[in-house]
Amino acid sequence: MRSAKDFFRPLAVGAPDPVREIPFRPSRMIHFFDPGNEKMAAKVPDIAPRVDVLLGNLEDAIQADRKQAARDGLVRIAKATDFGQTQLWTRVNSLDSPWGLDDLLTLVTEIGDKLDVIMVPKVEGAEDIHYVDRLLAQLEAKAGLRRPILVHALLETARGVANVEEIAGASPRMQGMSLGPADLAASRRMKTTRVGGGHPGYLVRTDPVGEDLTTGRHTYQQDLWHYTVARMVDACAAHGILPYYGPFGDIRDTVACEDQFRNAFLLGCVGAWSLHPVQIDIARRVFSPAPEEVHWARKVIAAMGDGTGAVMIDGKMQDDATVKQCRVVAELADALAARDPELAAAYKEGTE
Ligand SMILES: CC(C)(COP(=O)(O)OP(=O)(O)OC[C@H]1O[C@@H](n2cnc3c(N)ncnc32)[C@H](O)[C@@H]1OP(=O)(O)O)[C@@H](O)C(=O)NCCC(=O)NCCSC(=O)C[C@H](O)C(=O)O
Ligand SMILES: [Mg+2]
Repeated sequence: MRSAKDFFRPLAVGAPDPVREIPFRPSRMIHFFDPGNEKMAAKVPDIAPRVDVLLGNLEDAIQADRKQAARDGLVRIAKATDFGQTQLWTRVNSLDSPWGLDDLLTLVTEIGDKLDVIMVPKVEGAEDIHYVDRLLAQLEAKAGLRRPILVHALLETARGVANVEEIAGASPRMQGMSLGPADLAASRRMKTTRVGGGHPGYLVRTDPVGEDLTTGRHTYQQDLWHYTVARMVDACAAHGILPYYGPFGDIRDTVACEDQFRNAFLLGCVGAWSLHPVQIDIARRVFSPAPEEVHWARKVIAAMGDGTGAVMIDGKMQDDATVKQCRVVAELADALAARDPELAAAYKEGTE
């Protein structure tokens, strides 16, 4: 473990200084695409302005014999595209794979100036982040980069969950974390066969009435991911980095996707992945606070003055703790309004 004094020193001569605070940039949807797939690549100019983050995926979902094409495609697309305010991320292959090292070597030296964040899959502990941290510093120095590339860890192994706090604080590069429910389910030997979402068998049942165990008993499906998302959110908040729900694999089921995303939003996540264009607007809707909530938050903030004491608004008690929650909503709304003119108008309405 580096000493606190060394934590913000560059890890290679000539590498840029690490950031001291992770900048909050809207990242409601991290849109995955396969850069080696010509049809998807052709959609990049249309999709880029509609998403907060565009992610060129090189890992799972890319066939082994298409890895090189995906990597080359990402280099080509990044060089040819002006992404405007949209962030460009990539998910590299895992550190134990035959491709992970070449992904990092190629991408940082070829398009490091365009890459905001590198997502590292299957992170098991701080040692994985330390490895990437040093390597990135060396490559940034070699490429003459002026700002550090940030790192996003995928929480998708049982050991990764056990070490989630140390991963979150492993490097000043740590930008955030996403839940990878499919790999995590396999790693935990869960008996599901899905990518995120619930399961009809994971439920609680109301008590029996009298001796009859079979009739009149309601069941309620439970959230398989609540525990992990909550742990991840706490670890991220404690270390000043951003938590995200990951993928929802049932593309057709836009309703359950929205529910899963909303649970994550309410628990503290700032975004989720979109795997298909149909999920982009779901994430935008869910991870942008509703205008009524923003108006309410501003009303509470205004009524609370210096933020201390207690007041009643519409029959509800407000105090120091509610005003802090309201500031979270209002600050998120301000950040999103700066990026999204439609939201800016919706958040303004009713306040004049
Ligand atoms: C899931 C898909 C394979 C579905 O693709 P397809 O069958 O082509 O769907 P459609 O026919 O409905 O597509 C309509 C058109 O839209 C284009 N398309 C589809 N997806 C995308 C996209 N993500 N970005 C841009 N464009 C897209 C299609 O090409 C069609 O175009 P056209 O024919 O010209 O009209 C596909 O959506 C897909 O591959 N999505 C990404 C999957 C992915 O990245 N998976 C990995 C992330 S999840 C994961 O890794 C698990 C995680 O790590 C964990 O452990 O939990
Ligand atoms: Mg995975």
